[in-house]
Amino acid sequence: MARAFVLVLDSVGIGGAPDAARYGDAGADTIGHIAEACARGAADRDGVRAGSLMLPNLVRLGLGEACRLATGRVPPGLAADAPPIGGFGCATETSRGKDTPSGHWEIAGCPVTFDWGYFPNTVQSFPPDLIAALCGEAHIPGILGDRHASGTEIIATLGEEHIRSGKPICYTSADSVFQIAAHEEAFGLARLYEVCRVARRLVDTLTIGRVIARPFTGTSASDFVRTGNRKDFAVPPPGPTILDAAAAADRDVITIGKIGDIFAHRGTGREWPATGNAALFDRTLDGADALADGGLLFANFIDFDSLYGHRRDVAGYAAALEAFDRRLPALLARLRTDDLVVITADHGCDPTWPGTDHTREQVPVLTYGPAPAPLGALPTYAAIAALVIKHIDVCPLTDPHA
Ligand SMILES: O=P(O)(O)O[C@H]1O[C@H](CO)[C@@H](O)[C@H]1O
Ligand SMILES: [Mn+2]
Ligand SMILES: [Mn+2]
Repeated sequence: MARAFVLVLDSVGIGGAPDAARYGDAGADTIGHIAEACARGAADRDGVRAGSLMLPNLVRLGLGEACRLATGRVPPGLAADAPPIGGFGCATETSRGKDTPSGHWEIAGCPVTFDWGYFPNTVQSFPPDLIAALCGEAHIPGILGDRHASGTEIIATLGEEHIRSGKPICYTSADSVFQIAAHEEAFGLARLYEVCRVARRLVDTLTIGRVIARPFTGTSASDFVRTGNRKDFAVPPPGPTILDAAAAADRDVITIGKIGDIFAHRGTGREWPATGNAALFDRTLDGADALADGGLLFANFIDFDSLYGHRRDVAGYAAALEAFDRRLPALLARLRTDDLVVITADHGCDPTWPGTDHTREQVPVLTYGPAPAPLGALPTYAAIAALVIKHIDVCPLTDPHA
């Protein structure tokens, strides 16, 4: 029986979203701008990478042509010298919100049709009564932060005061998130998760998508570093997904990395966490060996977004793309005859764009499998769910609560 693999390269957008202006992102193009920076020698890093963006395996699957479909041009270095061996297309997000859950849920067949709650980008972002309730119920002496921020910058600024005072650092972004940073040893990881659980309950009425635990270690501003113990407390998708469909059909499901958290652990089967793209790829290869016939593997590669996109690190982002590309042949070599691989993304995070937030973009949809068919410009990410449902031959989605 046929198997399906969905690989989400977190934030690897290709520009050209028709509604980008509504998000302040008209012209944002994650892959396009990285490729341009590489081509003009502006993304060289000693001992890491240099020159044009080299993604021969993704290009062979049709990445350059997917970019052409989204924006009308092939980014420098991504032109193919032969017709792509994969099906390729681009997809437009219909969900309201350029965040990770919205993107993943739409890929999985469940677009977000309601408006998320957001915290304003003001001097104090959080409602005072929310913070009062959090302090009272989670037994914390107060909070630091209370603003929009980059997660790495705010722990450098407030980390030492956090250790002295015992007050966790709470911050948000253009996404529907309430993030809590705390020192793993000084504050304690279990305690941080507990504070997040209280926060999760309190922000439910505000329609906030995720509470995110952001543990870090280190002794001072110069060496604070976030750890792999990040944990997302998400609300479940509002309707059925391909994970629910596969679970209902009793299929083997393996979810790699953040997928379990993103889907609030519903239908997520065997959850295999890993820290860093290299380890995530290792687990994906393990999954290619372990996934039963008729099964679904769903993986998220977070580093593109978290380590490079939000950090506006163009050279780092380019190097991460090239590292992923180098490993792709190992996955393709492990596939069985009927397997389908879909490589896509959940939103953009253009590292050349102002600010540190995601960018509204189209995403690539690259397929590799038995009969690759050109996909064209897909009007919704949910077209990917339809491909998967058809390929592994499970019943169309049904309400998991019915
Ligand atoms: O700056 P950091 O902490 O990485 O935060 C980023 O991570 C959040 C979740 O993906 C986004 O909303 C963005 O704010
Ligand atoms: Mn994401
Ligand atoms: Mn992100």
